[in-house]
Order: sequence, then structure tokens, then C-alpha cells
Amino acid sequence: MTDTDTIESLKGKLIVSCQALEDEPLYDPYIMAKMALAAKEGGASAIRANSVQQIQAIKKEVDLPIIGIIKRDFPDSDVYITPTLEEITALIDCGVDIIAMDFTNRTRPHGVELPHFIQEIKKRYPKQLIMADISTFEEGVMAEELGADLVSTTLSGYTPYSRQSDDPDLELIQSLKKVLMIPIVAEGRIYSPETAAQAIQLGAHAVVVGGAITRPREITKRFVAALVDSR
Ligand SMILES: CC(=O)N[C@H](C=O)[C@@H](O)[C@H](O)[C@H](O)COP(=O)(O)O
Repeated sequence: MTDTDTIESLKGKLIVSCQALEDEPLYDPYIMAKMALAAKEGGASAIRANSVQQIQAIKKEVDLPIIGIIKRDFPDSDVYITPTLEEITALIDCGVDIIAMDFTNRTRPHGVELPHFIQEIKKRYPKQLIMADISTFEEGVMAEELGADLVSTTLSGYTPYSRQSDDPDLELIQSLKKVLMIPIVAEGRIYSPETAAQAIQLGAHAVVVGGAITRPREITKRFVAALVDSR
């Protein structure tokens, strides 16, 4: 598939995020691979996944396009989704179709600023498709200017200066749709098929759903909380 075909293949489609962190019961590449297979059998058009180990396991199990990230914490920065060139290179070596990375206006580890970081990635890997994980309208505009291929609302609600809500940021999709040429992906706190469909109707190119499909601990918590609230 060409890059344009990859992006076009996601139009109006569901991307399932299959991620488990170390402190989660499902943290095991085998389990994530089976999650991805279940997602594929259910009709997902791509998988978003974290870490070399999990991506490799998923690629053996399904032949869907992979949006790869590596989450890594650094003491000198709040940026944790694919924060440095080391993670970019590891994802390139994994052969992911799209690399997603933090595109917030925050300084990366070791004092690196976003424009410089993107310049370096474009110089080294000019053909790599990049998905910009943003938290605000301004960051979405900046992402297009810096050459991102897609923009995703992933980090809205997860930076202190972005809109804080328990709901997905559908307004961000609507406002970005008015000004951007690149596709906008709806991501973050999409808990129902109806909300996913609404995001597409409001202009999203594709929808990423994670926790509502692949995080049973979080799903259980929401049910339990609802029962507590109903007492
Ligand atoms: C903020 C952050 O670190 N988001 C991460 C990005 O990869 C994942 O933990 C989310 O599961 C993913 O964005 C999908 O969102 P939701 O699980 O809400 O459907």
C-alpha cells in the first residue's frame, strides 16, 4: 500500500488501540496479540499499539496497518508518547505503518523543542507517516504546519492547559475540521459505538477506541461506579 492508500483505507473506519502498561493485568505481548486478532475479526481497520515487544507480537497475529507508539517516561519532561529519536528509530525498525507521537507544545526530554525534533525525523526518515497526538486546536494547526500526515485528539484532557472532560473532545474535531487539510482522527474517551459514529459525522477521518474495547479493568470500574452512583 502507498502512504496515501494507507490513510485512505482508514476513512470512516475504526482503529482499535491494543495497549497494556506494566501495571495492568493484561500486560503480556501474547494477550495484546490476541486482543488485536479479536479486533480484526470484529472489523477493525488498523491497530494502535505500544512498545516493540507488543507491536512485534501483534504483527505476527494480524496483517492490519499498525500505528506504533512507544511510551517512555523521562524525569525532565512530561512528554511520554514517542518522546525521543531513540523511540522513533525503534518503531522504524519494527516496520510500523504510521508512527504516532506527542505533538504538544511542550519541551521534549533533554531540552529538545518540537520543531527541531520533527526536522530531524523528516531528515532521517522522510517517507515515514506521522500521526500527531495533540491536545488543543493550536497544536493541531502547528502539527499540519510542521508536516504531520494526520492529527489525533489523543492528548486533549491529558495536558494541564487543554479542555478537561470525561467526554471525548468532539468540539476539537469540529474546530480543526474547519481549518486543516490533513485528516483528523478522533481519539480519547470514546466509550460507545454511537459516540464513535458521531465523531465521524462531525468530520473525523477515523476513530481510535482503546479502553472501551481492550481495557476490561477500566470497563469494570465504570460499571461498578455506575452501580455505586445508583444506590
Ligand atoms: C492519553 C494517552 O496516553 N493515551 C494513550 C495513547 O496511546 C492510550 O493510553 C489510550 O488508550 C488511547 O489514546 C485511546 O484512548 P482511549 O483508551 O480513551 O479510548
